[in-house]
Amino acid sequence: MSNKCAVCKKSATQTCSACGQVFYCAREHQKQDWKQHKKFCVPFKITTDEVLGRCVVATRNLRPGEVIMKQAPLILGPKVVSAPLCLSCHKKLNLEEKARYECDKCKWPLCGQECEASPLHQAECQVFAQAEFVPTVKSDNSRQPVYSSIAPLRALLLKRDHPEKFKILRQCQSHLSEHLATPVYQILRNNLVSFFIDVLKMDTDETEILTICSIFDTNCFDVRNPKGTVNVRGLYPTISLLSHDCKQNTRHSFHGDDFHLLLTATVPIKKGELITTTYTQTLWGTLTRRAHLKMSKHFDCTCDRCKDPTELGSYVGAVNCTECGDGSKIVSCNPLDKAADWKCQKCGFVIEGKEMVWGTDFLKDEISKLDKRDPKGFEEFLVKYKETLHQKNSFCLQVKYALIQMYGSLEGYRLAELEFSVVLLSVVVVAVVLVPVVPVVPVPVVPVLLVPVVPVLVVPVLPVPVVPVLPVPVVPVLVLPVLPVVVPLAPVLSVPVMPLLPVRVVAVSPSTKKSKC
Ligand SMILES: C[S@@+](CC[C@H](N)C(=O)[O-])C[C@H]1O[C@@H](n2cnc3c(N)ncnc32)[C@H](O)[C@@H]1O
Repeated sequence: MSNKCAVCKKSATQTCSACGQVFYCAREHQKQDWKQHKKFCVPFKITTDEVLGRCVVATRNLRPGEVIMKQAPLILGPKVVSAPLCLSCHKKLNLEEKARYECDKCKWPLCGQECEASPLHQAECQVFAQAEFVPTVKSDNSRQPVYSSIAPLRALLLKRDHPEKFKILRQCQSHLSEHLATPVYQILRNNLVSFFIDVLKMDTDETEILTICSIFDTNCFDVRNPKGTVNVRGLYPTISLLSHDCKQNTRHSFHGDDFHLLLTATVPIKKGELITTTYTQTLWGTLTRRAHLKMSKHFDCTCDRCKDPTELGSYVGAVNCTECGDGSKIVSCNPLDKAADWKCQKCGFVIEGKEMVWGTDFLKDEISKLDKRDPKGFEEFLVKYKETLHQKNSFCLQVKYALIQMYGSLEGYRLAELEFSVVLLSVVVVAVVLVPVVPVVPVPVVPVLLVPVVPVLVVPVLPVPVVPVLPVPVVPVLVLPVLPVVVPLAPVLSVPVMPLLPVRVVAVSPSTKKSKC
């Protein structure tokens, strides 16, 4: 940063208030420079950190709710395995219900003629057509590996048609060596490499193809639309440089037909502070989050939340001590070591680390096996574990989110179908108990939201919501029960709708050892 006026180069003390990066000696010179400067005027800068690699830092104080950046994807495309989708608009195709429309030239299923004619589809259509490759897309709407070639093909077409954009993609971190050690990459190596070189006759090689796949896996965002009709991945060059924090200070959302991403501050971010996102699920406990980050992004998270046995007072990963039986919590003695013992904060009752890991896997498995079309199993889970899993425990939260999605929308559980007494009894608030240790996001408070749901859903707020904003099917406001705190609607709705898929949890296996940590 220079302290010379950007226009006359004389000594300057005033800075551009929007980015804090450029100096001016007087307002006149700032005005004069604006046309040029506005192209680069952003409230952040990219820097490099020994541990994080490239990362993004605020260049001035940012207010909660302030849009930090807006960016269109460099590449958008299907996930490695994907349910049938239109290669042009990316909307899901229901091949079971609607007659299949295929592109006349490349034979990939699309929405219809309009999508077939869209410029987005032309380049890859030509490659497939020239190679006379006919895709086999099953009509059963299952997730299929046939889509795994599309996103890497788009990257290779970028190399051919927009080399400057491809250069940006190649600068992204890949973690290729770690990925190559996984079985998935052996499958990709066996299938994609010969497909691109021998079938599609692309000008590329094995390392380039696998590096591209690896860059996608390390940097892509899960891109969804609020209606739930799009579920793809996107590489956003600058936004992909955000580092991870389990108590991130931003949220993001996707907009428009081009799925541009809006990054918004959720808490005050001071000049010089890292701007962060989360690569995992905020409502998972530390054991699950750290394992997920290690497996998918190849680093050991050491953020403030991960280091704190109470997870900043939220106790999301903690379990009740059944020895004391009065709601005291068992927390990890060293959350950065999954082998470390867990200990009751009151009576010292200890559970070995390996048992907590086992318990976590057990509960994850139990939840993953529940029938997502029937709330009963989920309700029974809450009853079954009510002694061990406290209200704010990650697994309870996941199960309650699942129930929120079912009540009011499933056949037999629509609001009108529930008995009035049941509705009254189960009407509950999706509440956010603002955990005192974390700063509170002053989100505009919308009337408290009531949902016909199970017992109170108490969501500990680590001030930010996460990833894709999915619509929580919620019933309009009914009543306003007295709760400890206000419910900021926005964060609640943007909490990941715990997909009932990868959700697994902590179990508690009875170990009766008492010892010191
Ligand atoms: C999406 S990239 C972020 C940009 C990347 N740092 C770069 O230089 O291109 C994700 C990678 O950044 C690194 N990273 C991000 N957040 C981190 C954190 N909190 N601790 C350690 N490494 C982190 C990890 O290597 C991770 O796989």
